[in-house]
Amino acid sequence: MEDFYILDTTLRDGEQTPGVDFTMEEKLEIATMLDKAGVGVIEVGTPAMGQEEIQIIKKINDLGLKCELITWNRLSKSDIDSSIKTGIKNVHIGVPVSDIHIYNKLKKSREWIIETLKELVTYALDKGCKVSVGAEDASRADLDFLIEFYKTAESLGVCRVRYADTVGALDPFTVYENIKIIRSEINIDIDFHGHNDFGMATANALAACRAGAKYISATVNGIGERAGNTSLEEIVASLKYIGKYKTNFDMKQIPVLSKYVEKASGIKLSKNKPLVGEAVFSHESGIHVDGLLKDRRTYEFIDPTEIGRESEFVLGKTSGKASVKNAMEKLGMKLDDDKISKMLEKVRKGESLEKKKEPLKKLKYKVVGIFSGEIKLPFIFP
Ligand SMILES: CC(=O)SCCNC(=O)CCNC(=O)[C@H](O)C(C)(C)COP(=O)(O)OP(=O)(O)OC[C@H]1O[C@@H](n2cnc3c(N)ncnc32)[C@H](O)[C@@H]1OP(=O)(O)O
Ligand SMILES: O=C(O)CCC(=O)C(=O)O
Repeated sequence: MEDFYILDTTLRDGEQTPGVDFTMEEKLEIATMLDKAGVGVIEVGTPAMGQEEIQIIKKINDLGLKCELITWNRLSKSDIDSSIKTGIKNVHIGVPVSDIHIYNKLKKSREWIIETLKELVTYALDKGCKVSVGAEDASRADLDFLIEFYKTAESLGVCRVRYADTVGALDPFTVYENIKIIRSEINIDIDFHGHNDFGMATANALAACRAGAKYISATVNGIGERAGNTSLEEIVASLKYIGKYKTNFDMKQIPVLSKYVEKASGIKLSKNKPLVGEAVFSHESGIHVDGLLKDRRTYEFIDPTEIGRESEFVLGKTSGKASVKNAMEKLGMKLDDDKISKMLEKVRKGESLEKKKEPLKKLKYKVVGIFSGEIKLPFIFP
């Protein structure tokens, strides 16, 4: 039993990112990689979109993955019928619950929501489906109504409910308070589905877990509507390393998953994207490199190899002598203090090490790249 499960929605909410359009091969590959990494559930898509989507979902189902697969549906019989055509009898029904959505988007009432929920959940259960229910825009819904909604869903026999912060309107304190209240009112599993509009999707998901949510919706690299969803790699790593939660998720799969989705989605990662950005385990400043050489934990909270990454040193404007000395030693050169200081001056001016590129390669050091006079060396601890 794990402390939490990832409900990955890269193929559903991730694909709702404007401009993202995964091919069938990419979807099959992403689903396979997610399963290998150890997610609990994959939300595979929205069958109501039509035949092509249904065919792709069928193929994902045919992969025979270990994890649970669910389809996304509106509060609509025809959506559920489309889902059943995929062969996956595990339907998620998304239901708007805030007054803005109920009255202005659906042009319905709270009473209609409760009655239609009863009708639709019963319809899906009667067709032999396992059912989970989502509360869309839960973060802006009236809390008493939301609880009535969840209690109704529970009494109907759904396996899990989702709390969706659809427009990323919450902070971690409110998420904690709300999920705690809901947790005390119902007994089925809660899935927290966060959006990153204010940069708090990961923190919000962490707070939801602390308050008792067992499932966390996430997407690889955090792709999704607007500023995206909770990013899978950030939440799984922060729950494991900061929260000390138990998980069987294979952290070493993170870089390969991230790179694959970066390419398939066409959404470029920034260099400093937590955990997966190119530069997040690079160190240049003198004090940091000196500290790292003495004890890696001074400036690295986790050992990057745990998540399939490597640290590296960069020589540049903010380097210090310890860093230059270490670099030269890696090149097999023992220099005295005076020479190291002179070399540091050159490094700071960005002129010295260009000529070392070839010897470094010969020494089989990974020359990661040379730009504006800097040279990156492999990070080898003494
Ligand atoms: C927060 C979220 O991520 S919600 C999920 C969003 N996902 C998607 O939109 C998936 C891709 N969507 C689609 O392919 C299409 O929108 C479809 C197939 C679902 C529907 O297409 P269309 O029939 O052309 O409807 P359209 O997209 O114009 O409008 C959506 C309709 O669904 C209704 N609707 C929206 N959410 C729900 C819901 N959860 N339950 C029931 N009805 C809903 C809207 O009120 C609107 O109905 P109306 O036409 O009677 O006003
Ligand atoms: O499943 C649901 O109800 C919520 C769907 C969603 O993606 C969201 O609200 O952001």
